[in-house]
Amino acid sequence: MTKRKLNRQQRWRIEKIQAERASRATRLDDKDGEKLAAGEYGPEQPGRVVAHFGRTLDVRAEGDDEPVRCHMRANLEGLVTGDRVIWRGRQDAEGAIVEGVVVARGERTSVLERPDARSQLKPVAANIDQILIVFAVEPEPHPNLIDRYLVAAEATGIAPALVLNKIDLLPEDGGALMALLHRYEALGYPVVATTTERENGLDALHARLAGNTSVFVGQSGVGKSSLIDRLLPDEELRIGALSKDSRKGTHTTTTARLYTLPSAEAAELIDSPGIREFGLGHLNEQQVAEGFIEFRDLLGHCRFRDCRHRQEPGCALLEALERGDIHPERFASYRRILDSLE
Ligand SMILES: Nc1nc2c(ncn2[C@@H]2O[C@H](COP(=O)(O)OP(=O)(O)OP(=O)(O)O)[C@@H](O)[C@H]2O)c(=O)[nH]1
Ligand SMILES: [Zn+2]
Repeated sequence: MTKRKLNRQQRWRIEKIQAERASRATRLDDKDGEKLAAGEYGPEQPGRVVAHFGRTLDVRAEGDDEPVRCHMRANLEGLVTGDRVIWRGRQDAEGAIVEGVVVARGERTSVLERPDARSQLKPVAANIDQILIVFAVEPEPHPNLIDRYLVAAEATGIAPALVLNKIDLLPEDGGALMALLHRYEALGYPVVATTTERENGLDALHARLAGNTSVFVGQSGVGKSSLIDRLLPDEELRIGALSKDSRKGTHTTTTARLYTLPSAEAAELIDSPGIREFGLGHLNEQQVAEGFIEFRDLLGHCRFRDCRHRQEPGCALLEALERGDIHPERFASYRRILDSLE
């Protein structure tokens, strides 16, 4: 008896809370609607999300430096750093844009996802053109680490490129790591060699960043922070990437942020601790195989349709390996990645 009563009370309370929430959301949206109709907001204009904090966003107008704190209309969801949006700014008495409202999201060319606390994939950044996989002379890369990053990058559909950092520590002839870099170049990947220890050590990197929105990923200690420090030398550039209101926020160190580089032409960088740790996630066998670009033309050409490329006769991959068209180390990497999934 008591139990049923409690349940009814609980149910009623939940319904009441939900009704209140819904009405608050529509009220907010109505208020927006009123303001929009009353012309308090300026005209619609394109912009890009440079940081996101739940339903609050920092949006930068095209060609403008100072981002504006915006909220989204209730019908919008899941906007992330890097998203292209349509927004409207509201001016204060002096004519400065003090806040804004995002009214629409543009098409995404790509989206980077990460598992959240409940292992659900959630978008963390959008419209990234390239994933720069950083490795270094020191710490020496684990043999198949680069391949793991490449497979993970390929699965996102975002183009990967390799950055070999700390080349000041290489032997005169470039050594094994330079040879490794050239092997990836021969596969078709863009590669760059860098050092933060020399004056022109980042020239090739600047060229690679130009015209693109990039992210850096890679193992701890390879020099990602050092590279970004050099690319964004001015403290102002980093702080200025947030709106005045957001700078006071508590989530400012964890959210993904979009930076515009001062030196390279139209070069942008999205960075966050979560993105730097970007890993293999949950890929299946198919995705791993497709993550090896030299396998792609061969997949589907094995004698057996369900070939697992282990010791099956007529396996197109094993034959290519035999011919020397697939490098044995890459094939070994492929196997090791598969084993690590199981
Ligand atoms: N010799 C040499 N050392 C470098 C170079 N770039 C970075 N370092 C050093 O490498 C160490 C690690 O650099 P970080 O920039 O902290 O590396 P990270 O990848 O950001 O590491 P996490 O923050 O742990 O992910 C630091 O002591 C840097 O000074 C380089 O080009 N040459
Ligand atoms: Zn096969």
